[in-house]
Amino acid sequence: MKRQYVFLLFMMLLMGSLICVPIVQAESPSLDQQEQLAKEQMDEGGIPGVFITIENSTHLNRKAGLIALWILGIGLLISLTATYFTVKTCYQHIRRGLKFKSNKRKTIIGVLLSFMLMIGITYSIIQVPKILMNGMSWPALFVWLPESVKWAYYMTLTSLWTSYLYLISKFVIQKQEQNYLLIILGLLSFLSGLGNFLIIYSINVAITSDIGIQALLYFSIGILLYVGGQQVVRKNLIELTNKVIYKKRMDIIDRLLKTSYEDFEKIEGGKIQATLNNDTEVVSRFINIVVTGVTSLATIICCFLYLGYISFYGLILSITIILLIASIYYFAGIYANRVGEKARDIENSFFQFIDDLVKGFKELSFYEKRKLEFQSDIREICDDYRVNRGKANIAFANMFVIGELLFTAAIGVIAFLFPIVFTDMETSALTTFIFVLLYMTGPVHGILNTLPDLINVRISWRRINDFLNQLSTLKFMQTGQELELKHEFELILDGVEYSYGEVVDHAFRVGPIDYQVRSGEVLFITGGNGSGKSTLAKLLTGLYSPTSGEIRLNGKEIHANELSQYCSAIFSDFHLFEKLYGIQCEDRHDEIQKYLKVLQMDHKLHIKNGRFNTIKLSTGQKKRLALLISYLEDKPIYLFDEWAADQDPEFRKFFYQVLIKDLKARGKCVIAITHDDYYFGVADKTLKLELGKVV
Ligand SMILES: Nc1ncnc2c1ncn2[C@@H]1O[C@H](COP(=O)(O)OP(=O)(O)OP(=O)(O)O)[C@@H](O)[C@H]1O
Repeated sequence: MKRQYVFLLFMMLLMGSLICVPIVQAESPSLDQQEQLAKEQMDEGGIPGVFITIENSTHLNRKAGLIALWILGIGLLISLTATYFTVKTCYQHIRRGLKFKSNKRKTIIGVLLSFMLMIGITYSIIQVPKILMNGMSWPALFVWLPESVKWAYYMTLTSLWTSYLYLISKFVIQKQEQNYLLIILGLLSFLSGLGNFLIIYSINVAITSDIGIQALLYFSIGILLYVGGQQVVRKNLIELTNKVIYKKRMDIIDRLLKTSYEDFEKIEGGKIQATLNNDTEVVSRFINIVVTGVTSLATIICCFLYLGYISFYGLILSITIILLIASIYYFAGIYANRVGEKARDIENSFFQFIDDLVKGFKELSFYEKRKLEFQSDIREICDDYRVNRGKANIAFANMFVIGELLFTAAIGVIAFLFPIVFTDMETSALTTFIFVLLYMTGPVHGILNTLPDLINVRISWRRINDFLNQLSTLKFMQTGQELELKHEFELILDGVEYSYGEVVDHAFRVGPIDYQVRSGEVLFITGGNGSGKSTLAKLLTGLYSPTSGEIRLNGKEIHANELSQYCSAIFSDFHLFEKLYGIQCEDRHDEIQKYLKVLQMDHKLHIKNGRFNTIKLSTGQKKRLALLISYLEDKPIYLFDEWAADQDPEFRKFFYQVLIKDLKARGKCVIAITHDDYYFGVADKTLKLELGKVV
């Protein structure tokens, strides 16, 4: 477990321990009895304000001593840990020269406000016996409670202040780690929940006792903790959530960019969009769920402890109801998870349809029947998605109603049955019980409402990780490495074969091919449709790795990743980017202008800051632009897949007679897939394919 989490756990235990202090009172007599006892003890010459019987006192002392020991141990651990981290932070600050935050005003205000809040909290702790025990003070309590209680009290204050110092030392220093922020947010949410409870508690004290005005302090601290905590948490949550989305998206994109083309092709259509768009968004809700959950949970725990303080049986009943609701939700969750998984599968197909809609809009536009059939298919998939999502949501809606019913029933049981069953229960205790339970409905709903979201987050989280795992089992290319390219080379294909699948599946297979080509040579690849020309081109350019045989460059086996660095290629389904990625064009302005003119695109196109002013061009123009980009890349191997097929005769001529010859003269190896037998003379070699075999 990370150090910070351990620290957070300690802080939570501390808060828990603080709440435990009043429980010491659980065995104490009621206020009326206390008054009576006080009078008796006063008559017997006892200490004023201490209303306890001998029998009760021994029992209470033992209990208080035990709790005090726990607090002492935990407090000591918190204090030591917090001091260690504070010293470490300060040491790092001095040694590594970390800077203070640049926004000094905000930092100072933050420190001042938190300091005032700490003073308030400290004062509240000092006031605990005064409010809970009718005007008593800690020193008076220390007289008859074990010595360890006194130490526990001081240790609580010490651990509170050492933790505060640690948080402040982190707060004022500029660099904030995400983990640290998460801990702070978790802690603040918990404190916020505690504040929420203080509000209920103080209101209840104000209306059921005559020390209301003293409870105002707790009310104010409660509001400060609740509202202040929520404000800070919500604000930071937005930033953190966006960071989480950004990080997950970039993780996926980074891995995708490192994946080989061959593996990329195998990824199920629509999966990338679904994971990048939806799953990351859904996962980002997790932080919000956690914060809402922690705040509500803190309030509920405090309320339970308070209820236990008032009536043990009431507490058991409330816990039973909550456990019942939780188990109903658990089973609903299993069902919703199953349906949700199905809905998420449908989402992949939905994104595939969206892809088809965008890319195939032209084809859809001019055939109404096709459009209608496509529309019917997409409607079917959307409907399937709606039904499955709906099933999961309805399951939760039903559970929510049942949960609410059970909770209200619990309040009813307490209001109507408790006065009959527990006849000795005071009316004020009963009122408090119902009042606190009613106030608890908010936090209970808070938790119940986050559960459906939590299920969705779980599904998306699994999908993202499955996808990342799938990507990590694929071959990774080394990116970001500049290879030193050899400009004089001989490329040898030795028994090279490539298959799209298993022989039993009758998958298409190219090869085995034994061939060689060298720098300064022009190779034309010919063959009928589906003969395997593009597949061979992908092998020659390193987009595919041979399934058997090897490719050697200057006698040494070359890996597909490396080979692709040697190549610039224009395939028939090429894509144009609006930016000239990876090409320095500032000092090549004249050269670019010259080629734009030759390609008759100078009137239409210009490049500014490495970007084209437009890429809305005709198919032929796009191909010419791709040719220009390829030319500027200046790689040792050039591959053109039927580049000239849809060009005017003059550009066709330019391509074969000028460009290819120019590339050859510059020592480049040019491989062109072509059917232009008129220009076959330009080639040094011709390779003809039939059903994947060289003929
Ligand atoms: N990604 C792929 N997965 C499975 N099979 C594929 C894939 N790409 C191509 N094929 C199959 O490989 C065979 C050869 O395709 P290829 O594109 O290499 O032919 P080609 O000679 O370039 O054809 P054309 O002249 O029509 O472009 C075809 O039968 C095709 O179905």
